Amino acid sequence: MKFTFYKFQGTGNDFVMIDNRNGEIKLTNNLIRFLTERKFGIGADGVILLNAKEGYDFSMDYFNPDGSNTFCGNGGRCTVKFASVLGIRKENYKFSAVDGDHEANISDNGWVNLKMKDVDGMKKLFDAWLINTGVPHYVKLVDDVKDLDVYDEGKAIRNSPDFITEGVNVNFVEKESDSDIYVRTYERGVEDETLSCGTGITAAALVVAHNDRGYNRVEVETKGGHLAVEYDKIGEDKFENIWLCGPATLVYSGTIEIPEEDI
Ligand SMILES: N[C@@H](CCC[C@H](N)C(=O)O)C(=O)O
Repeated sequence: MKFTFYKFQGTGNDFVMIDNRNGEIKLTNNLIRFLTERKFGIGADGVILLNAKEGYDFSMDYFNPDGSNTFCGNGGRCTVKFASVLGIRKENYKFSAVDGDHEANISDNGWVNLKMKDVDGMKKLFDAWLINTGVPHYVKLVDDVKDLDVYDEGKAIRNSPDFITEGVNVNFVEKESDSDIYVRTYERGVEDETLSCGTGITAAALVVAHNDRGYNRVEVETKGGHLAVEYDKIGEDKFENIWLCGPATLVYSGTIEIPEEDI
């Protein structure tokens, strides 16, 4: 099997992306493992197929390194940039993903702004919040996010009895001011900390907004760079018109040939 792939990153959350508008690529868990492994393969936090879909500019199919098929916020932003690199140029994009339909646009500075699904509530746990922004997130406010052992603490929460089966992405959030936060995320499916998680950043921003009210734009710092989340707050913990905004960049493209027995 021989195909061209593109490597993209959105604030350090990196993806192997494949133009599958002809529908010829069928991903197996072996192939996903090879594409995402950093030492034995190409290396990425996930794999994304850009597919053709009637009535949409494209559809997006995201896979974690363990083969699970979910939504991905930074992946969604990178897919919009990928579409523009492939010549699909729109002022307003409309695409479909596993969590529903999305709109997006590209700003003059190259940032990709992605409309996320509405959030219709969040659940308070003992010292954290549970919220779904396309995938499930656990959000905990902390004072020392830069010094935290995100791998060990995130892994322990993700594998605790409440989450072991479905999994959860674990976000640690420090408020730097009323409208600035720093977020670090342990991602299920990657089973490690990533440099940035778009749906996690969105979840964290809404939890901060939920607690403090007043702002409809939160600036977010991650290990991989800066993003912003905008939203309209409807009532106590419901949000509409949620936009995840940040850079998305093509790193390189290449062609690989994989022996059939390795797929
Ligand atoms: N990096 C992503 C989230 C990818 C999915 C996640 N690992 C899950 O399985 O829920 C993002 O940018 O949102």
